Amino acid sequence: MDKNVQEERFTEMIKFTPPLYKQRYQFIKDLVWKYKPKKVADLGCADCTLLWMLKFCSCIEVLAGLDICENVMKEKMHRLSPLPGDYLQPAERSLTVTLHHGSVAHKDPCMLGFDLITCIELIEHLEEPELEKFPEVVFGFMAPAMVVISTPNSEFNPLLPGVTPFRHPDHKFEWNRAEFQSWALNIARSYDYSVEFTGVGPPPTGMEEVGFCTQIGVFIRKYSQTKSLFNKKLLRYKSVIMMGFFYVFLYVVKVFKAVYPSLKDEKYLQIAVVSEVVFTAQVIKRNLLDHLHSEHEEYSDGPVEIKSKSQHSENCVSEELAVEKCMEPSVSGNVVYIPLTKIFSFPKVNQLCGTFEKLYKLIADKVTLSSDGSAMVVDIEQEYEEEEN
Ligand SMILES: C[S@@+](CC[C@H](N)C(=O)[O-])C[C@H]1O[C@@H](n2cnc3c(N)ncnc32)[C@H](O)[C@@H]1O
Ligand SMILES: [Mg+2]
Repeated sequence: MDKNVQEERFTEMIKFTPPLYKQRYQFIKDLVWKYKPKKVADLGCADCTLLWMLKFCSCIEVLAGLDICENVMKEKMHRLSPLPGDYLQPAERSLTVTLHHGSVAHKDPCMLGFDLITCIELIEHLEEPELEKFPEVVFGFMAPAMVVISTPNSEFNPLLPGVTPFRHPDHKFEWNRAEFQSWALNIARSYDYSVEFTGVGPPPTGMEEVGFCTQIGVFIRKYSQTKSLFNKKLLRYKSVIMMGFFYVFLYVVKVFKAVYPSLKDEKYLQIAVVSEVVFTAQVIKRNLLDHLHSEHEEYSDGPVEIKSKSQHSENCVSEELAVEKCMEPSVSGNVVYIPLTKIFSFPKVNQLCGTFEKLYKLIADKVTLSSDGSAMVVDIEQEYEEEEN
């Protein structure tokens, strides 16, 4: 039975709103909003619900999940793939999501370099030898800036009907607050972390002495992990692998990887910029033609014939691409010249490209430019065809 469903049944009498598992996930989301970690790993990620919630946190660029049970991870992992909307409007940030099949009892380089590691309702499922290795793997080897561990608080159990002896048949133990805190403080001391205790699922009024239903330890690394320390660790590990201990690789296997489209990727940035530039050029052209039409109607009754007031003169074109160039669009024959400086002055284009040089680089091969490259050339004909239809 789904562990969260079973827990909901136990806690029916107490009635947590929102349900306890959602409160645990919300706790993590709140921490993420507060500390803005870029790289987050969830150990014992099960059906990836927490990872799925975290992918919407815009500060996160790397998300990873690890679980000993491959099937439970694969059940709903498709939720972690990009959606069509992600391609239509790529996000500013980059995001890579990976899932790994393996145990928290084994060190693997894929788990290095994280800012936050979450272990939600995991430790009580570990066999004794795994629990013994857990601190060295998570705090010694992975050594993220922050670790969050949640586990049932056994002092709350008398308030839950049908808990015999544990809340779930797969639990190897359930600790009271003193037991959890002494285990956690010991780890914090050994690996140079600080730890604070809190929880979710408050006790009912009058029963406050039992504490939260789920107890939580939030560990913060006291020392700063320099790049060189990180590289040293990675190098040491790689050399172990190269020495022929290939079994290391067998412990953790990547089962899923999704790379989200992002404006940080030149390919997606170019698509976004070209589309914004073409749109902007159409707006500028439309405004110019409307203006010329209205001027013409004001001063003449004759047939409509567009004549540029400010013909695209050679004065507007200098040898180099300079921002000071003529900013006004002009008509010449059947085309409109729209200075790139004008296009660049539009906030959305400006924000996407950052610099004028970048704008030029991204659109040069994708749109028609004047011979000196200072203006975009847009057909008028097309405009009339559109009007006639
Ligand atoms: C109670 S579930 C918690 C799932 C999820 N963290 C949540 O809060 O909804 C515990 C998960 O830990 C996984 N697990 C148990 N032993 C593990 C180990 N040694 N390494 C990694 N995951 C393990 C189980 O497969 C299971 O998916
Ligand atoms: Mg559990």
